[in-house]
Amino acid sequence: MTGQPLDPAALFKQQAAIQAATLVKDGMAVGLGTGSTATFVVAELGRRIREEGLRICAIPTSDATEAQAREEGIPLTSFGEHPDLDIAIDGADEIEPGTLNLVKGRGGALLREKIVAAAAKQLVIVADASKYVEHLGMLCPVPVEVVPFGWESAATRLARLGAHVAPRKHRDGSFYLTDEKNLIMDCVFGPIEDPDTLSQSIYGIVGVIEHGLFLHMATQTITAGPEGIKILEPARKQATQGAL
Ligand SMILES: O=C[C@H](O)[C@H](O)[C@H](O)COP(=O)(O)O
Repeated sequence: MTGQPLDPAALFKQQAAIQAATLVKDGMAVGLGTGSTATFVVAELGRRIREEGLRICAIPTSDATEAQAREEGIPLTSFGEHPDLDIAIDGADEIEPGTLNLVKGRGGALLREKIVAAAAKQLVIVADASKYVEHLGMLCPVPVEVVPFGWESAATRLARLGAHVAPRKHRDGSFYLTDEKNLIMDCVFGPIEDPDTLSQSIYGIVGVIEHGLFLHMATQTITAGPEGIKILEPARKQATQGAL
């Protein structure tokens, strides 16, 4: 990616993304995430393909990422060819450092992202260091993808779980539609003490397709901030790699 100099937050995202891209090796089937941080991963993989001859194939998690991957010359594949992926690299809206549980989906791509994450042997999360939270739900709503039919009923049931629920809309007031043509309910629960129970309760609502709690899925997080790059794994192993 070229052009304007990056602001500090974007620079941290890029640093985390470039670090994560080093995990991608020849012959891998790679899940490509969505969002401003994942964009840097896609750009770096494109660069490695062009400049280093890296040979990979990839499945993107959104129409936007697919368009970028095509521009970068990243060969795309399908779950028919690759039901299992070697690695997926994606961003996150919140990261709980002790568990690597996540909130994702601020960009609306949570359904495809979770399908790709579930198919991947490794799920590597890239972010700037501002995404750490003590408890999920502290910074962001939990997005819940619901089918359009009867969405008001699903929204009422989400509210009964304790959330303030707002259907996601565009500035002009029209409903935001996901790539799968569903609606998003942004659910503010406040700090979530027991995400596993909440996850099951949300799945129990008819009409819900998926939610943005990504629990026990990340195998590694790579974040960058003023103190350098930090790599966390679920077993609380951690390493700090020099100052930036
Ligand atoms: O639907 C969007 C995704 O879950 C993104 O990966 C997430 O919102 C993080 O995006 P960003 O890297 O732009 O903060």
